[in-house]
Amino acid sequence: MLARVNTPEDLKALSLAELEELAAELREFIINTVAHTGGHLAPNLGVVELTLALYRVFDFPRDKIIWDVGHQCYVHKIITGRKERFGTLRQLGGVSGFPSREESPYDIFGTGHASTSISAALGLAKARDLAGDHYAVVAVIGDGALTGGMALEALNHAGHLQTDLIVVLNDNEMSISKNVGALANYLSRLRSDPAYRRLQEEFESLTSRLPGFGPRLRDFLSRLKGSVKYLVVPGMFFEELGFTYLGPVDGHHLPTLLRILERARALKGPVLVHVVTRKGKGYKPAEEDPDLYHGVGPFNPETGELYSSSLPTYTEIFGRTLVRLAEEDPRIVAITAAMPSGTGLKLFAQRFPHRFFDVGIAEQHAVTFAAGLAVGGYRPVVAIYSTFLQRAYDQIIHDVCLQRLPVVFALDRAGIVGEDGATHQGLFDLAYLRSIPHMVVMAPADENELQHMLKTALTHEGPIALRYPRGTGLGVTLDADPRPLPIGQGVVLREGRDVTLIAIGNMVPRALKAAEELAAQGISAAVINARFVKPLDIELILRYAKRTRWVVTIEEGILAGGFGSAVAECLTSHGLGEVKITRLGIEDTFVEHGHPEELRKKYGLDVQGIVRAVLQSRPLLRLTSRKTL
Ligand SMILES: Cc1ncc(C[n+]2csc(CCOP(=O)(O)OP(=O)(O)O)c2C)c(N)n1
Ligand SMILES: CC(=O)[C@@H](O)[C@H](O)COP(=O)(O)O
Ligand SMILES: [Mg+2]
Repeated sequence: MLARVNTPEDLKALSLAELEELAAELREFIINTVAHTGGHLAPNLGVVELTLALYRVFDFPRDKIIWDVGHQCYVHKIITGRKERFGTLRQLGGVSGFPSREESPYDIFGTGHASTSISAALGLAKARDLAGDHYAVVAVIGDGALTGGMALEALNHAGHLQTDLIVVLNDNEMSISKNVGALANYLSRLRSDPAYRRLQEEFESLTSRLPGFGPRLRDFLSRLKGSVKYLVVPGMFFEELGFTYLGPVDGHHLPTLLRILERARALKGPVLVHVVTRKGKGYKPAEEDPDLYHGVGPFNPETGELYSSSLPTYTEIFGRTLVRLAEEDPRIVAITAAMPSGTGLKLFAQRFPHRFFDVGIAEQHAVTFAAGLAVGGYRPVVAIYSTFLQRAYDQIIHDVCLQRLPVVFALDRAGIVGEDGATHQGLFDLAYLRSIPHMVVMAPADENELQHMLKTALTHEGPIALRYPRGTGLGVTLDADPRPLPIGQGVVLREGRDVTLIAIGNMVPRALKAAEELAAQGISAAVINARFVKPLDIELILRYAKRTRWVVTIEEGILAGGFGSAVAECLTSHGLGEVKITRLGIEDTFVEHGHPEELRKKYGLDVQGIVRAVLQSRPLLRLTSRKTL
């Protein structure tokens, strides 16, 4: 069946039985592809029928669909002309794992960060109204993404505007881990409260026995104010916000889905369709452990066995060290915004359930919540991916740094993260954090330094951030005890006469290797592990700048305002503006998806790239003098 489907038009010609057959084939296709490429397996398996039903009822791309987070858009991509290229998913130059406007007119709005879909859909709906046009706008949002502040702000505004908008709530009781919060509890009651379900079923059955009149009665009652409505209308929360609530319905039963979506399409004003799905549907390992199979690397499709490295990840070292330090200090508390597994806090949650907080996909709240905990005498550690902390910029400035509160920011997935692509690269943190007064910013060169930096952070009386990369460390030996490092001090790893390579974080080992290769080419390079982006080790930098008269800074981050900029500022403000500086990092661009090492190569941040850049930027005078020597 899949062979017959290349565009949404092909789908419209299929019978219900054929659609069901197609759903099964799509699952197999996705499992086999993701087993090679890695990707978001469980979320996509959960929305196969929902996507087919949406495409059957609506006329995309004339109608518009926005996928929240966008990690569940694989079926959407496969049936909108990207089936043949789907094997390149998440690879450099291949199909993106998220909706992308550059890729297809069906991807009307790019996503990757959660909870944006309703705002964007509402904007689009309003643009339609202003232009006097008449297409449908649909936002598909998960129960996890619904915990994000933006989603709630948008519901509030949509209820006020009362324009035609369809929000499909894909409720699978899961964020990446189990979904949390009062709203999740409310959805759970809607789904499963037997008394409530019975009442709803009786009401549905009663009204459906009134031919022609039933649907009208249902709609009439749903518009009633007051207590009668509370008795018969489900989803009061959404109704009170100004939405017509439809559901909950089984998101794997195509006839029901088609019926409810047709009904939603016919209604005026904002409509919320509550669809209940199972994450990982149709693939046993993913159904049994949707958290593990939310996003995976390559795996064996027969068994579900994930191929993983034997080296511990930075995340694991962070998680283990935090537990260890928290054993000694009862003031330490940990906060995640819906990512206990990804940030390595699962261990902490098991060991200290009362000192652990999963706040939902609510990074802004997480930061200000941490500020409150700090004021109350605790030592909060907010563990958030670099890219997602961008959300909480004002909270970092206004609630934490301005008040000089001792909040520790553990920024995982800093630098190039790889296959998730532009929305997820952690390339801005050094630039956005270092400009904030009172903030200390550091990055470990390896996993051993990570444990010392965490200890440093928890000993510091003020805001402090450590950023570390995705994936495994170098496999270095860990010191027995984490110890505080002197704040603002770098370390010299190698002496040299011609040039000083000043590297930060995961670029340090690469700088060392580059120095070895440069030595073979007759260039004597000193190497400094800066450790701190803020405060900089000014004395050390000036000493080496005066000595070699040429410094090369190396960072896995955006150049504008980043670590190299900090060093350049340092040189000019200390009268060394004439010292040559070469800054290596990411130029003014968004880095696409691909394997991290391929991307490093492309952007000149692998060892060869560093060597090349040093050779190319070698000062002319030096070149001449070497030649004459
Ligand atoms: C701002 C932000 N924070 C965190 C994430 C990481 N993240 C991606 S998907 C996800 C869970 C989404 O749950 P839900 O919306 O219910 O979708 P499901 O995976 O269950 O289909 C999280 C936390 C993100 N993408 N954006
Ligand atoms: C969609 C999303 O934002 C997350 O699922 C993210 O892809 C997780 O990334 P990691 O695999 O690095 O935990
Ligand atoms: Mg969910």
